[in-house]
Amino acid sequence: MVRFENVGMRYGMGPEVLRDVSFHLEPGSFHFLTGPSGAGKTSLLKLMFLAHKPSRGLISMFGHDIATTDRKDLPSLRRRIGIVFQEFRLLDHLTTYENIALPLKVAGREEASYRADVRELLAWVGLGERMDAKPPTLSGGEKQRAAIARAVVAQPELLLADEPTGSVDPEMGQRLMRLFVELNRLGTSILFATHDHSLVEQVGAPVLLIQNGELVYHG
Ligand SMILES: Nc1ncnc2c1ncn2[C@@H]1O[C@H](COP(=O)(O)OP(=O)(O)OP(=O)(O)O)[C@@H](O)[C@H]1O
Repeated sequence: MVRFENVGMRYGMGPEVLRDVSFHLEPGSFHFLTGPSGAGKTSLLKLMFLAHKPSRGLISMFGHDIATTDRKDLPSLRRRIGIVFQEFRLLDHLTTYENIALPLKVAGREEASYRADVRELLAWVGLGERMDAKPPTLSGGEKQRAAIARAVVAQPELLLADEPTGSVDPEMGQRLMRLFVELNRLGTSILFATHDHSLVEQVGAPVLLIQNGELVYHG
């Protein structure tokens, strides 16, 4: 479902921050993405979310070669991907409930068909009491949980998560991890970037390790 062959990436005229990256992800797989700070994890996720173009190599997403895909077809490919960014990217003028329900609304679903599911998910991530609050009044950990709920609510085919449990306490981290594992069990492929080796051990999924822009291990 995702295939990278000898992919490179640079920002503007700068040096390549990713070099010769090759790997593939199967439908329903779970991988961790680890590596030192600045190694290129976020950059790799940006390529996969089609938010940045490679400087060379081949990227195929859901069977589409990205280099030959029409720009107008990119949004429909992106809608098949859920992403948790490090900076959350919640919409400040919407409530927490509305932020989380947004992917379902954009997909054209009637609110009556998803209201109960969204409320249940809000309760699961510990935001049941905060669903009418606007993001600027949420704590860092609450924003992170809202961003996770929004990414998983529509059961995307692929979930990209960038340090998704970095701002919550260990107990909530474990709870959120169970949410990712359950989503994966329902068929979503997951790529989970983290520095936290205890999470890697808890799930026991294979690890992609990036060092200095190169993928050095794919197990
Ligand atoms: N917008 C940008 N413009 C120029 N260089 C950038 C930009 N974003 C990241 N970089 C550089 O690209 C390299 C890889 O950064 P990236 O954010 O992908 O690393 P990372 O592995 O996600 O790090 P961290 O674990 O700290 O989040 C770094 O050298 C960084 O300085």
